[in-house]
Amino acid sequence: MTISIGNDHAGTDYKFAVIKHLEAKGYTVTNYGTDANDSVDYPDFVHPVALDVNNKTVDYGILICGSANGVAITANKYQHVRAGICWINEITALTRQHNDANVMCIPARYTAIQQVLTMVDTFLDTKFEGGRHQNRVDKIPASSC
Ligand SMILES: O=C(CO)[C@H](O)[C@H](O)[C@H](O)COP(=O)(O)O
Repeated sequence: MTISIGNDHAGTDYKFAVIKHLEAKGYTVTNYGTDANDSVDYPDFVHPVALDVNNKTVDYGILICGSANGVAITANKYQHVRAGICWINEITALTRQHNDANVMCIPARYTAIQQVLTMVDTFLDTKFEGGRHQNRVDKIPASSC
């Protein structure tokens, strides 16, 4: 399974912990940065991840910033991206079970790192339930507005 990951300065430390966790489990991770703690603009690090997911170059994306709002708003601009904000494990499971999310957005300033690693495992290990949820997911793409 292949994953692209990106973050702004609020998510750098967590990003490295997530990469270490994933690579230890055998995942292939593409890191688009930022790798520093200097203030940056989150869209610059969301777009390459969202493009990979949108184009099915990777299986999933992981985006980390302070609140997760900015990275989620940006990633969801891509037609084939379904980015969900994951702040507790149960919500993380539901983003996969009900929404078939292909990008998880992590609020680094409002979560603990062990909680984040648990959520990452949950996100990648949980399957989409389909059925009634597929009907709803199929209706997400906006008309050409
Ligand atoms: O969602 C965000 C941006 O809309 C993130 O929380 C950013 O990490 C946050 O806005 C960064 O704030 P800062 O005061 O510039 O560190």
